[in-house]
Amino acid sequence: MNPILTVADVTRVHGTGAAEVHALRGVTVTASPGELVAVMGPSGSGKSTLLNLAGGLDTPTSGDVVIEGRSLVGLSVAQRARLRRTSVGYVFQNFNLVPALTAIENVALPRELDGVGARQARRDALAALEEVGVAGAADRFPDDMSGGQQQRVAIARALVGERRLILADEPTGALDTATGEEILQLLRTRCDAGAAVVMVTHEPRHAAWADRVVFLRDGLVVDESGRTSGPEDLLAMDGAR
Ligand SMILES: Nc1ncnc2c1ncn2[C@@H]1O[C@H](COP(=O)(O)OP(=O)(O)OP(=O)(O)O)[C@@H](O)[C@H]1O
Repeated sequence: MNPILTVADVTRVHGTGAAEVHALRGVTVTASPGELVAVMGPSGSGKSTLLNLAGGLDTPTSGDVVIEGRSLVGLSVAQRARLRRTSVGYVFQNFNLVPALTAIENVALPRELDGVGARQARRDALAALEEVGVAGAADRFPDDMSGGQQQRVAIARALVGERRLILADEPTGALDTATGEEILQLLRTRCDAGAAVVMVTHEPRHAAWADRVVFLRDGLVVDESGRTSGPEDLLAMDGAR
């Protein structure tokens, strides 16, 4: 099966001269339909840089990023933005919802930016809110929702439409343990429906939901394990941090 995401031998150098930082040094990562890939590693190992490159928010110094068969290298800024909107959903640790918009308006926004009419965008948004179990809060504003509800809305915004690549940067970081597990279950369900999810996490028990764990250190992939037999393996890996 062709991967939805291929990050191929990517390097990313930030800054120049004495301030040069090699955030990634020849990293290759793929995510195929149905796969949940966890990215772990110590602070500064390049996890966010990898996710930003995978989502076309940043461009590699060398190497290539291919999303659904289209190389991001060589695309114009506008073409990259369009591909991002149609194919990539991004879930942030701190939800990043627009406070002045209701839940349904937040989720409909990317559809409207895609040029979908307002009524269709609302229908799509409601379907996405139903999928993550918060349709009842559709007309509420973010400030009137719990953290777990806000993250569900943020996930609905990442899933809405045809997006098949979901990138999540510590999506459970601001949530309590039980709510975090529910969010993981949602991402897993979406994977099982054919999406690819790449998730940065510091939590071994969350990485235990993944099909594969990519472990970064100093901008290099130092370990890539298949499905783990249990959180114990990851706790052992975690000890290597
Ligand atoms: N815009 C930038 N300019 C200069 N250096 C940067 C920039 N972004 C990241 N870096 C550096 O690149 C390296 C990798 O950073 P990155 O944020 O990808 O790591 P991380 O694994 O996500 O860390 P954390 O877990 O703390 O978020 C770090 O040394 C960081 O200081």
